[in-house]
Amino acid sequence: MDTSLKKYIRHIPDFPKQGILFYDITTLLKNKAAFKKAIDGLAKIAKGKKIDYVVSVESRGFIFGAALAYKLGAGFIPVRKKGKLPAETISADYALEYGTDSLYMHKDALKTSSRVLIVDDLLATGGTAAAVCSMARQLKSRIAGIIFLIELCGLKGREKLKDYPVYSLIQY
Ligand SMILES: O=P(O)(O)OC[C@H]1O[C@H](OP(=O)(O)OP(=O)(O)O)[C@H](O)[C@@H]1O
Ligand SMILES: Nc1ncnc2[nH]cnc12
Repeated sequence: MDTSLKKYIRHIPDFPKQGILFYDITTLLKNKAAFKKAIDGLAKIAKGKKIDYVVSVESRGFIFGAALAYKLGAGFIPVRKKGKLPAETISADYALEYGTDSLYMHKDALKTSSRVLIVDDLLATGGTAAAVCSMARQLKSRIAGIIFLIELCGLKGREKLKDYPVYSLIQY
């Protein structure tokens, strides 16, 4: 765990709903040394995994996923919310810490047997990442790992993702 990055993450009580403690990464992103350290830390975890594609979820996931794909020399696949992807899609419904929604991926996004790394900013209940895994599996890719900047351990999201290697840089 990289405890030195914790001081850049701001905690906002009761956002977006009463009773949720929100872990705000904007305070980390605006600090050039902290942002670099975060991306370098994630890249170190991913090193040697022979990743063909990084798959990330709109919108905070894109920030880390795109930077990591660039560093790994991998392709980047966006997972988006309803009505955003222009070609034929597959979808998965999911619940997260503060709501429910659906996620979409292009049907031709991943090649069969390609090695995929799923990247997101934060693991809470694991609902979002589990939905991405189910789509990646539908497209017959191989999930080499799931990487998060932040893991909220008390919400046990890891248990929903127990079939895959799960990594996080910062734990609460
Ligand atoms: O583990 P879970 O309980 O599923 O929660 C984690 C997800 O929640 C947040 O996304 P959010 O849906 O708030 O969207 P955003 O990135 O657009 O802010 C976060 O970026 C993760 O994707
Ligand atoms: N507590 C939380 N803080 C920030 N993002 C989240 N996504 C799901 N739960 C969250």
